[in-house]
Amino acid sequence: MKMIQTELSGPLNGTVHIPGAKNSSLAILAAACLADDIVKLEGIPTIEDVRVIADISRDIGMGFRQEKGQVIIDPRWIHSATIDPGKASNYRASYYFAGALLAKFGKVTIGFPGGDDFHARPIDQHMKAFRALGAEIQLFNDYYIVEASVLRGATIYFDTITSGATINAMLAAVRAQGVTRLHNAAMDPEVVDTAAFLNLLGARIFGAGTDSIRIEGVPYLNGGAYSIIPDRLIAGAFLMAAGLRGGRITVKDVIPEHMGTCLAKLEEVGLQVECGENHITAYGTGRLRATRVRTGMYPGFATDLQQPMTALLLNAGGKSIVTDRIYPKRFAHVPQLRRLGAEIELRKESAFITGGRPLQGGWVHATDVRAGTCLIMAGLTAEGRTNITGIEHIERGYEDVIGSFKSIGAKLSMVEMDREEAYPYVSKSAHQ
Ligand SMILES: CC(=O)N[C@H]1[C@@H](OP(=O)(O)OP(=O)(O)OC[C@H]2O[C@@H](n3ccc(=O)[nH]c3=O)[C@H](O)[C@@H]2O)O[C@H](CO)[C@@H](O)[C@@H]1O
Ligand SMILES: C=C(OP(=O)(O)O)C(=O)O
Repeated sequence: MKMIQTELSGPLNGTVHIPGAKNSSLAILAAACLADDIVKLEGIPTIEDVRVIADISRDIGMGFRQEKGQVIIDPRWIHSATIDPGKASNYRASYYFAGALLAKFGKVTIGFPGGDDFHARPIDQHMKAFRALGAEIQLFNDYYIVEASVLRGATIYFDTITSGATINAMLAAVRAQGVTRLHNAAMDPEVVDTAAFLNLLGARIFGAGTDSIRIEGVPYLNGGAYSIIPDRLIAGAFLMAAGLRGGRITVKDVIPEHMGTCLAKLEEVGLQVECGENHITAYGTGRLRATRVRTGMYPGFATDLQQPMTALLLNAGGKSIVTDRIYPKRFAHVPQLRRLGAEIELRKESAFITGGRPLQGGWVHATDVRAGTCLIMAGLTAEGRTNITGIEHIERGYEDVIGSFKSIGAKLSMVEMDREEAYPYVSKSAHQ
């Protein structure tokens, strides 16, 4: 059984290259189905979710090849619009195959999405968009069928701001007859990235990045070459790591404009931040101020950054509050942090942190990708050794988590442990 072992580390210093964004890559790889010719993608990270997509691609007859840092997709020979339920539920963004294959073939059979478990992650807004475009949906135990003899443009008002449903509606509408208008749309960089990719292929999407998107349907899409935007969430977590012990970290190959709210919060807690064209440096003295964080959809403070931010705030003397209204139950990392001696209380959708308490190494379990980042960061500030299980969640989002943290001086390694030897600790940590 694999786990990550961390040890108390000094200030973290150095430069980290940031790979392409997971959440853009997963959308754009599915969007590539829509093309009628070969697509070449640069910047796709080598992560577990992408391996699942490669597997799904093989099943449906979509060429998927990695060559010289590019992923080359050949959608010309797709022969099936049925996605195995087990594979669909291996990751969250499998729902994008529903929108893309529906648009291309008029029918898709697909399992329900998996991904990080925050208790409730509904897909009703995806369904609402498909229905508005003329599709019928049948729900079964572990899969659903979306079908339309013809997709027609429609005006859709989302009931809540959702990046997933905004992207999925774009995918379904891009080849529909007539014009689709999406209101209350998500404005995330990953939405803009997906629209830019589709437009490069010949789609006509206007307004991505605002809350109203207009899509004029086109009959076919060309192939093309595209480069994925950098992962603002990985970049944010590494910048936070600079504050753990008063270090200095540069993230390179990033788009600073995507990170405004995160950078403002880092300055608020006492880090210095300097931005260049495509890099950002954060450094600190080791003294941090407590603060209040509320997550929001872009350009708000990302829910995916609240867990690493919590690890940072454990080092800020005084009381901090982290509130997540996007996913009010996204706090599975909190009981784990308590196992290391952190003083945190959970009330409704908020974590109340009393910072500055010394942490002690122990056994903890990562329940999702960002909880994993948070536990690594906490482990690096804990006396002694911390063993982190649940590595499969971390590997869904990080291509080389050990190498990246090591390159900034963190003491950590991936170790194999006998399941029997680890079991008493693992079962305890996973259920507290
Ligand atoms: C693969 C991917 O890109 N994952 C990201 C995506 O997830 P995901 O696409 O699942 O998240 P959404 O942006 O759709 O969710 C935003 C909010 O809308 C709600 N909602 C969403 C869809 C729906 O049909 N009905 C509904 O009520 C959700 O419960 C949540 O409260 O955005 C999340 C919020 O930024 C991030 O944490 C995830 O990393
Ligand atoms: C929640 C996340 O991923 P997913 O939506 O793929 O589960 C994440 O990346 O933090």
